[in-house]
Amino acid sequence: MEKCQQSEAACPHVLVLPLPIQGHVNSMFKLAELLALSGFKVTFLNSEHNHERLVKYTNITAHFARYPGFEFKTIPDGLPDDHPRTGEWFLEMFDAMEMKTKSSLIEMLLNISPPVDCIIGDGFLGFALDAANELGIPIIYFRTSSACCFWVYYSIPDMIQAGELPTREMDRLITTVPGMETFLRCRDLPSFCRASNMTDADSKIQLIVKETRKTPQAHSLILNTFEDLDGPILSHIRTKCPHIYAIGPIHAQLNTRLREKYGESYDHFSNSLWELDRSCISWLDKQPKQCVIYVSFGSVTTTSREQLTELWYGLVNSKKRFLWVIRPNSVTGKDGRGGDVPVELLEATRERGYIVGWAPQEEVLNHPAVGGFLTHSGWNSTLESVVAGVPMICWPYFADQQVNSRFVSEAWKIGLDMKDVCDRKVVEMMVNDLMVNRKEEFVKPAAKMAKLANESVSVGGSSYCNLDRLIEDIRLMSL
Ligand SMILES: O=c1ccn([C@@H]2O[C@H](COP(=O)(O)OP(=O)(O)O[C@H]3OC[C@@H](O)[C@H](O)[C@H]3O)[C@@H](O)[C@H]2O)c(=O)[nH]1
Repeated sequence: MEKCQQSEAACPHVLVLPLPIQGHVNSMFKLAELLALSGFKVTFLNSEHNHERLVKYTNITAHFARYPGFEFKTIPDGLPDDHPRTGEWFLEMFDAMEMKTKSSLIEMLLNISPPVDCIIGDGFLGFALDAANELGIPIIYFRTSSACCFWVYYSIPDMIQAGELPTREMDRLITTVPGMETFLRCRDLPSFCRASNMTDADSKIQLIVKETRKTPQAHSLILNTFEDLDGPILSHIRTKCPHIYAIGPIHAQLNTRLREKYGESYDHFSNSLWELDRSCISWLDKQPKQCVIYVSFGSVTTTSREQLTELWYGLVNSKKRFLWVIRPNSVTGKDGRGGDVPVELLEATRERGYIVGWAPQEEVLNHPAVGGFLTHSGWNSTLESVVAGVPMICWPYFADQQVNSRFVSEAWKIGLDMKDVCDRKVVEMMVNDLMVNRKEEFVKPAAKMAKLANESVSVGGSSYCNLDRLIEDIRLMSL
């Protein structure tokens, strides 16, 4: 990666603006560090709420101090400090940010020194595009969730026009999303498209379609994927957004570039908004190879007590070892916890399970003891599992996750889709299918896709070259 040799002042200045939720902040931080590694001056706009947590739970200040010109600034996310920020809260935040954050962003851009040459904005934050256009600053969109879901969101007006929305028969095939006609069913559409949600879905769908259809107005689009995984979908997206940088899997790309710069011994920035519990790594160290199923549903998903109990019985009855992340405040019900857990579950968990509030997930997925991943199919988790070669059982919660889980099982064939089911018998069966009975069926394609993923971010790989192209194009914007 060619480093900016000019004086700091002459190096391009990029402002990075994520939607302030974990899944989006994760990949935005990795991109910001990649730009800093190439000598760019980077200003990272954190929400006040997130910055406070990152300072509390991570080495954010020390880690980014190594990059001259890397600066953090904070903006309000528009929500009251005591807002729970769990479940489908981020839609509320959209409106709040639209109202409150745009003005602070414009003010910041007018007064910042040196001036910003390029903005990298979350593809859901249309107000950043408006601000950039008002000030004549080029803006590149970064959609941090999946390319396949971006294309489904983009096709929603066509589905409505064709009378395919609202959805009724959940297993009917959708015909108006090019490239998915043979396998995308109504139930695989983002949760907002479900008839059961149609009352308040209109506003959600309108908001998502409005933001998505704005994308061609941006200079270009960054996607966290790679050609070997999403080639066909990327070709469809290029018909609407010709300038795409597919630079993913971004966490693996960053590892490559950090290794190039610092050799094997480089430290990671965990960017966790929750306190990490690393004791699960020492527990994994004591487990046999590929014998543990890792269970985690990301930073937004909530489960009811009934669902928690069904999942727990399924895991216990599978007789497999399990490492389970139960995030604080992620269980709905009067006490926010699972209530009284049956003794047999506690005993079995003591015997072959381990539960934490937040885990170093990338490390867990690359641990030799882990042989499977029961996931909510958030895009970062999906890509982390792809790079680690770990087959998945998908239990999507909302947004892009319904689409992602269909691609995992039908397009990439590296896992099972447990969509819309939460039954201990099904959990038990699927865990045993993934870890034993049908293991070979998934391990081989998962290993092959992991190899392709790692090749794409190695020297000469498609994502490696796309990142170099992105960096060169931003440099040209600063001239
Ligand atoms: O214990 C944990 C659990 C999760 N994580 C990390 O948190 C991140 C979670 O991001 P995901 O994208 O998987 O899921 P989230 O639900 O948090 O993200 C959100 O934004 C991205 C979208 O694709 C998701 O659908 C949306 O929900 C991952 O990078 C994962 O490694 C931990 O570090 N520790």
